[in-house]
Amino acid sequence: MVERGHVLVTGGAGYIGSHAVLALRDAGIPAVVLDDLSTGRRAAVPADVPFVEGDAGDPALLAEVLERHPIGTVMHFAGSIVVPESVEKPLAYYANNTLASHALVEACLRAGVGRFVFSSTAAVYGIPGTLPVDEEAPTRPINPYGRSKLMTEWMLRDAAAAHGLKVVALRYFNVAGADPAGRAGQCSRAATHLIKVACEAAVGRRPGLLVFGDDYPTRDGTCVRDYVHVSDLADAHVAALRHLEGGGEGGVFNVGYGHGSTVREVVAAVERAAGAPLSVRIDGRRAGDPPELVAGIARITRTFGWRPRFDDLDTIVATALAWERRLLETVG
Ligand SMILES: NC(=O)c1ccc[n+]([C@@H]2O[C@H](COP(=O)([O-])OP(=O)(O)OC[C@H]3O[C@@H](n4cnc5c(N)ncnc54)[C@H](O)[C@@H]3O)[C@@H](O)[C@H]2O)c1
Ligand SMILES: O=c1ccn([C@@H]2O[C@H](COP(=O)(O)OP(=O)(O)O[C@H]3O[C@H](CO)[C@H](O)[C@H](O)[C@H]3O)[C@@H](O)[C@H]2O)c(=O)[nH]1
Repeated sequence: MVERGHVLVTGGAGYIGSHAVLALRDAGIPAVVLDDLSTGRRAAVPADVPFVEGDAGDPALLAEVLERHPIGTVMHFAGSIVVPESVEKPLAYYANNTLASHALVEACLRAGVGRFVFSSTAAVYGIPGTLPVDEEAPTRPINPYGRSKLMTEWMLRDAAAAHGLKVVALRYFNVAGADPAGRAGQCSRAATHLIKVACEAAVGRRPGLLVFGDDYPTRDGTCVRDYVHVSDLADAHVAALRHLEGGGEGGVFNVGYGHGSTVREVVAAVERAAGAPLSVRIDGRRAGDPPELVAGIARITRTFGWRPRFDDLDTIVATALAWERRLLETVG
């Protein structure tokens, strides 16, 4: 029997997927990337990692890839991720996040792929009633993006129960930062994520920054988020893989640090890292923003023994800013 030790990384040319590919590579685990380059970049995938350009929801292509490579695990990052866009084009989000995942799960079952690690999101919780929010909290997503991801979680849970697929769904909180060695980072063209936007402002790529609301019931009036370094998140995927390979049970796991920072604290950290003030304007609240979102992380630390290496806002921001400067030099 062929040893199925390879990992198929869908969306491996994107921001988080490319960091996961590096984490796998650093751990000596062979990976294959499948990405349609809709938002990803070919250059984000190391030259020695096999790359297939195509749709992660294409049954014929999936059958071919799973036949050609001894894949034992799929890490499924491919998807559409912009919340306001999901409100405008819900069907596109259900197609790319839910239907494509259905095709991928079917292909896995057909090919005998035993393990599946899914990129889920804190957006499945909607506006949580208690903080920190743990995995048992009610899931009440408030936008099509969150619902498209939650539907996939449910589909995977049912496939696990019926067909024995071993599934870990990781619910990421606010992902930020870049590979500390400068090998990867976030390249999104029209970025909306706070730390990315603030770093773009710090290098002069945009004139300044809007703060969406300063009248929330938080310590300084701005929203609190649990920012998690992308390399710690990538490590969580390797930890999930090891857990499943070792015969561990699947399930749903939050990935964050268990504490949060306000928008003002993020701005101050970027100003510290840049050594110059940012041009900041207070704007109105952005629709759908929960005042505070902080992960309960007892389950992931206990079950996987996952220990973050970069749990520090200044470190997250410093790596994000270094990447932004690098982008400015190389891409212009
Ligand atoms: N960035 C965040 O803060 C965040 C938070 C929670 C969850 N997530 C989830 O993490 C995953 C990765 O997000 P990201 O921030 O790296 O986004 P990204 O846009 O950088 O990466 C997504 C990648 O998937 C590819 N892709 C999209 N649809 C595809 C398809 N049908 N077939 C093949 N490739 C396809 C894109 O080209 C891109 O390379 C997503 O599933 C997202 O929902 C992200
Ligand atoms: O220019 C900006 C951008 C953001 N913010 C504020 O900064 C905080 C963080 O906003 P992000 O857009 O960076 O992230 P979100 O918390 O909105 O959402 C992200 O994290 C969620 C889970 O926590 C989901 O996973 C979602 O997909 C992902 O985009 C929010 O209070 C937002 O209002 C600003 O003030 N100005």
